[in-house]
Amino acid sequence: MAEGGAGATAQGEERKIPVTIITGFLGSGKTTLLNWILSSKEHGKRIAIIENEFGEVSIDDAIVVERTSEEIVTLDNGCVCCTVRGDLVKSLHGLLERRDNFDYIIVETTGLADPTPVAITFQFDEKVRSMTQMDSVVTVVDAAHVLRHLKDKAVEEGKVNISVQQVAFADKILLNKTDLVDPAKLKEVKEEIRLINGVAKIIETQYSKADLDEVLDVRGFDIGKLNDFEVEEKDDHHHHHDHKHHHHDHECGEDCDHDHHDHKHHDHDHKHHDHDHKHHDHDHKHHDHDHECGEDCDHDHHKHDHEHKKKKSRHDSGVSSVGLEVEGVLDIIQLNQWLGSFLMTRGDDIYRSKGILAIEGTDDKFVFQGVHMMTTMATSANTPGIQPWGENEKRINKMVFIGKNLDREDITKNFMACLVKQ
Ligand SMILES: Nc1nc2c(ncn2[C@@H]2O[C@H](COP(=O)(O)OP(=O)(O)OP(=O)(O)O)[C@@H](O)[C@H]2O)c(=O)[nH]1
Repeated sequence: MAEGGAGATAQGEERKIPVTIITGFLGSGKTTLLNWILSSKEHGKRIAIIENEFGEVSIDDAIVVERTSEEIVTLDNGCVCCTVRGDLVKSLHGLLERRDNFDYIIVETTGLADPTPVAITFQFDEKVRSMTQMDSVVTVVDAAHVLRHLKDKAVEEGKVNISVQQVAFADKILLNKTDLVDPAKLKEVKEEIRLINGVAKIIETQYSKADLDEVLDVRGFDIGKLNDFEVEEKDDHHHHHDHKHHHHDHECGEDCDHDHHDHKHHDHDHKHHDHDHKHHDHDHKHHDHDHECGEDCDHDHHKHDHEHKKKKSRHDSGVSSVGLEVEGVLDIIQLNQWLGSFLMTRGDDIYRSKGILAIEGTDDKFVFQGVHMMTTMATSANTPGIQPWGENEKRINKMVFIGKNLDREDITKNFMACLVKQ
C-alpha cells in the first residue's frame, strides 16, 4: 500500500506509516537488502531509510536517508522496556515533519546491537506511535557464519548473544548467502534457527534478493498473514472458562518500587514492574518435524527424513518459541491478568510475543503484540486491514512467545485457563 502522506485526522484513522526494521549481524547483507529494495521499483513505495552512521555501503535512491549514531537512552533503572534509542526518536521526529515525502520507513539497525531498543522506541514515543505502525522485523542471517555467532558462548553469564536475539526478534528471516554453503549446512543452519524462533518465515536468498512482497507491507505483526505462522505444536484442547471485556492493562504489585512514570502504550495503560524472574527449566516436548544433528553428527542425512529422534526444543542459549493454537473464546479479563503478570515477571526474557485472539462476546479479532513487557492489543474494529471473525470461521486462537527459559507446560496451562467454558 503506497498511499499515506496525509496527516493524521481528528479521528486519527489515517493509515499509519508502516515501518520495517532490518536487523542482522555484521556483514549479513542488510545494506544489500536495502539496495535491492530501493532498486526494485515494483513496490511503488517512496521509502525513507534510517540507518546507522557507520554503514559502509552507501545507499542510493532512497527518498530520504537519515543517519543516526546509536544513542541508547535508559529511562529507568535497567528495565529493558525503558531503553530507547534517543537518536532514533530525533530522526523519526525530523522525518515525520516531512511525512508527505514518503510512505514507508525502513530502519536498518547496527549489526552489533540488540534490536530491542529500536522496537521499543516505536512504542514508547507518543508522536512516533501515533503516526507509524510496525510492519515487521526482518532479520538477515549470513548462512555461512551464523552458526558460529549463534553458538558463541563468549557472552556474559546469563545473557544471550546478539545473534540469538536478532533471530528471536524476527517476523521474517532472510537466510542469505546461500551460495556459500552446501545443502547439508543450510539444513543445519535452518534447524538451529528453528530452535530459537519456531514461527518466523525463513526465506532463502542470495545477495538478499527476496521477493519483496514477502518483506514489505507484510503486516508481520498482524493477523492477516498469520497463516505464515508455523505454530510449533498443536495442543490438545481442554476448555476452561469464564468471561468479560476490556483492554490490556498491566498493574504493578504492592511491593513495586518502580518509578511509574506515565507509559501509555497504544490502547492501554502499561506499567512496569520490578522483574522477579522465575526461570523454570523444564526441557520438554518435540519440535515439529526436524530432527537435530549435532556438530559431530555422522548421521546419514538422506535416509532419515521421517525418523524422529528425540529433539531439543530449545537452543543452547535457552531461547526458544512456544506456540499455541487453541479453538474457543477467551475471557478477556482473565487473559489480561495472566498476560500482565506473566510479562511483568518474565518480560526481560521474553523478546517477542504475539497472538490472534477470539474474545467472548465479540466478533472482533484481537491482535496482541508484545516486545518484552511492552504490549499492545489491537482489534479488527480499530485497525484497518484486519477483518473480524467470519460467520463460519472457526475461532482459533494463536499465541506465540519467543524467549528464554520458556516453560511450555506452564504457558499452555495458563492460556487454557483463560478459555471460556462452553
Ligand atoms: N557471496 C555472497 N556475498 C554476499 C551476499 N549478500 C551480501 N554479500 C556481500 O557481503 C558483504 C556484506 O554485505 P552488506 O550488505 O554490506 O552487509 P551488512 O549486513 O549491511 O553489513 P554491516 O553494515 O557491516 O552490518 C558485501 O560485500 C556483500 O556484497 C550473498 O548472498 N552472497
